[in-house]
Amino acid sequence: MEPLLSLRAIEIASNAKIYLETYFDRRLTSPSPRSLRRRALERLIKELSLGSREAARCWDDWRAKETEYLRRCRTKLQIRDFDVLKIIGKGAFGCVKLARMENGKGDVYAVKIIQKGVQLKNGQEAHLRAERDLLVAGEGSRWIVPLVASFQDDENLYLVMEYMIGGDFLGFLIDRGVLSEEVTRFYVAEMVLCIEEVHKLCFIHRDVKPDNFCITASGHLKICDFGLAFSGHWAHDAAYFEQQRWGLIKKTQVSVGGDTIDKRTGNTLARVLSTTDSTIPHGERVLSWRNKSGQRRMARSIVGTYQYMAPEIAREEAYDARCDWWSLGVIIYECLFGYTPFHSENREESKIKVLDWSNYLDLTSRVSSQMKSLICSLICEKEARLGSTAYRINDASDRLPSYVYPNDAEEIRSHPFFASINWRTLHMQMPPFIPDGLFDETDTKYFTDSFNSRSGSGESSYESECSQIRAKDMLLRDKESGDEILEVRKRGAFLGYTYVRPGNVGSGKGMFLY
Ligand SMILES: Nc1ncnc2c1ncn2[C@@H]1O[C@H](COP(=O)(O)OP(=O)(O)OP(=O)(O)O)[C@@H](O)[C@H]1O
Repeated sequence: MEPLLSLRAIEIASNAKIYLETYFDRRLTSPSPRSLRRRALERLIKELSLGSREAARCWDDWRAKETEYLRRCRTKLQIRDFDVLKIIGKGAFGCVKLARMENGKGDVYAVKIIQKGVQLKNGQEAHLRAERDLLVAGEGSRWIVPLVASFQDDENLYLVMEYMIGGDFLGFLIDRGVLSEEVTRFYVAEMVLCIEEVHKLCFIHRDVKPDNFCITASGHLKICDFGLAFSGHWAHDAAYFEQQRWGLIKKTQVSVGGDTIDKRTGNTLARVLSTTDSTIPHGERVLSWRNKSGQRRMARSIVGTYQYMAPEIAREEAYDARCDWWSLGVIIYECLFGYTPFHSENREESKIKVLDWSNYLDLTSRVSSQMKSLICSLICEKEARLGSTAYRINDASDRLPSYVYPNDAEEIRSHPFFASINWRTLHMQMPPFIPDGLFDETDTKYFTDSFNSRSGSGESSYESECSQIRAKDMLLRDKESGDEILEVRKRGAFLGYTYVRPGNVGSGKGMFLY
């Protein structure tokens, strides 16, 4: 007699398949972090022209530190290792808590806690992986909020980040009301470098808004919240995960024949499939390279916040990383005027304004001509938007087109409004505001209850995407099997999520081992 496969077994099998595929893809397509570290030391030894004795000492030191690092990686980090001090942020994906490591003795971190059950029901698996992968890829970047570690337990995912004590840029804007052009220039220049860094890692951020720029202790900006970031990689595409599961179900159906499936519930594959087959989610629906119509590879799902959302996304057209530059234009406007150009009481009206942006963009108040020119060359249709030259050149060449070009920020950096900016040394310049009057490293004065009281840009069209996917995930919605499948998926969906930054997590001894 043919074995009966329960949905539970299929879920476990597809989790294993997803883990193996993503693990080997990473191993085969990119060098291991350890070999990158080895190469970095080789380069350093060469640059410093060290003699053989000194070089040998460096290698001994390196090996000892690698051993220590690997030991740390094996030590399972748990939320129990942290003393939670305060909630500092809440969003659609989770809440961010200030916590001290090693039960009150270690360093202070911002820990983002994401409930697996809620996010899996909302079909957010791909987004959560993209967020973690971008943070890991951004290791060592000056413009991306530093990830210290990621781990999980049965219920939650945890992202341990360095604590940005100055709060976020929305809090700063709320405090200041409007900014002068001079102050705006500094922050927008830093935002350009933040977004450029994300594009260099071949991701689109898709949720550029003031709340997603954090202010460091020295007053500089770092970009955070990659819950909607998208790289075009199949492992960040909701469709991949759904297809894995449905694919296995279909195969099982063929091999088992007939419609027997779940001994426990008596559910039949035929029944589950008949209600769902036509609704397998399309996820990001990225068009493949040079698809039939010759279009560039672009993302298509509706994500981001309407107030900051580019019209091509609102129109549900294919879009690319230029959507992040539109959002930057909206932030510039908000800095100068104290409100966003397409602000409205409700989402639908906001959307209407974005779609009809040329009639709603009001620049009649006094702003310099250079400022006006910058805003108008960001808040415009994507073909005319600053940054487009990189797309035009690549489209005209034989090279593969892409949804993101790492050098698309160059054109923005060359705008006359930024003529006085020294891009190379910006991170060392004195910012217009430096967090002050802080009691100690746990001070949250720049966060004080602000996340509860401000509506800010809080509205997120992410919800609209969620509900589309939610409606489609019939396996989890199925009354009889849903809860059990969810339990299995919570345990298995995020295999490989763990990360420990090479450094002294929690020991208070500094950032990097090397
Ligand atoms: N490393 C950090 N240090 C200090 N504060 C942080 C840090 N990371 C996030 N925050 C705060 O927490 C808030 C929410 O974090 P985040 O945006 O990552 O959550 P989210 O659930 O993805 O939110 P959203 O609904 O905007 O998508 C941020 O706006 C910021 O104020």
